[in-house]
Amino acid sequence: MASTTMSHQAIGSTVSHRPFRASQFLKEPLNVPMNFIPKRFKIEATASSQVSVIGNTVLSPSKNKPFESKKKSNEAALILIRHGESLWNEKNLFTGCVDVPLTQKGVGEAIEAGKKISNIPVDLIFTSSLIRAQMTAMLAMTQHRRKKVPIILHNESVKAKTWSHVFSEETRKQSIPVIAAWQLNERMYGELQGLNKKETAERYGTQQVHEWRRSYEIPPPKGESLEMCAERAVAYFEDNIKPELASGNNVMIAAHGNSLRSIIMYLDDLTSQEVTTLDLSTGIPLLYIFKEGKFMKRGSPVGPTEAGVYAYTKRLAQYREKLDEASLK
Ligand SMILES: O=C(O)[C@@H](CO)OP(=O)(O)O
Repeated sequence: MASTTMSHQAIGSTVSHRPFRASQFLKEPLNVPMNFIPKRFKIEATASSQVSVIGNTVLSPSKNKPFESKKKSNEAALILIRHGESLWNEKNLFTGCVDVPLTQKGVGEAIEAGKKISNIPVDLIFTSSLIRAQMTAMLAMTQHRRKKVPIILHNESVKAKTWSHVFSEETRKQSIPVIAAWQLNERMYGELQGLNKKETAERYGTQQVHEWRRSYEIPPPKGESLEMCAERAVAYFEDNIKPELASGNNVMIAAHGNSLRSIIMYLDDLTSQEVTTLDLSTGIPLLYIFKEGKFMKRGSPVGPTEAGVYAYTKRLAQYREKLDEASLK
C-alpha cells in the first residue's frame, strides 16, 4: 500500500454557526417532458414518453417522509476514494488502464472505507470505467447506514438504457445512481503497463522512475503525464461533478491514485511541485465540503463513531441524527 505523504488525517472540526440552509434534493416526477429533466438525470424515454429518473430525494422507508430536507442546500459532501488494493498493486506492477480486480485485501479495504463514510450522505456515485474502482464503490456502499442501493447507469446504447429501466418510483428513490466515466480512469502508463516497479527502477534508475510516477509534466514512455491525465479528469469533474455539488447533491468518486491526484491538485490548488509529494493510500476516503463555490478539505473520517466528523457541518450532523433516529425505529 502506498504511503501517504500529505495530510489525510481527520482534522479538528467546528460546528458552523452560519445560518443553516438545509439541503434540497431534487425529486423528478415520472411524467415530465425530457427537456425538463437535467441532462445528468436523463435515463430514457419509454414508449409512453415517460421519463424514468433515478431521483435523489430520500424517503424514510418506514414513514414515507423525506429523510433529508427538500430545501435547496448551499453545501454538499464530496468523498474521494482510491480503489482498494488490486492484484497488480499486490504484485507491484504498473497498472494504468489495465482492468485488474481487487485482491481480498482490497475487498477488505473497500469495506473498511465504507464503514468510515457510513454516516455521510451519498446521492450520486462517479467511478472510473475500471473494475477496481467500481468494486470499491459497490463494496463501500454495502456498509452505508442509509442502505440505498447503488445502481450503475448504462448509457452505452439505447437498448442498454431501456433494458435496465426501473419501473418503481419508490425503488428508484432508494437507489444511488452510479455513473462510470473513462475520464476518471487511472493515467495511461504507456510502455510501463505490466512491468514490475522495482525492476523498472533498477533498469532506468530510481530518479527517472520517480519522475515518471510522480512528476506533473513528465510522461512515462508512450503514456500520460499527470498533466495529461488532469486534462481529462479535471475537465470531467468541472463539467459533470461540480454542477451536482452546486445543486446540493452529495457525491462519492471512486477512482485511482493519479486521476484523484489530479483532481485533488485542482481542489486544493496545489502547484505542480506540491503534487509530486501527494501519494494516496488505497481505500482511504477523503472528505471535502463544497460550500459557496469553494472546496474545504475535511480529511479522512477515522471511523463511523468518530464524533468530530459529524461536527464538520450542521448539515452532516443533522444527517447523522436522522440516521440514528431511523435505526432506533
Ligand atoms: O500502477 C499504477 O497504475 C499506479 C497506481 O497503482 O502506480 P503509481 O503508484 O506508479 O502511480
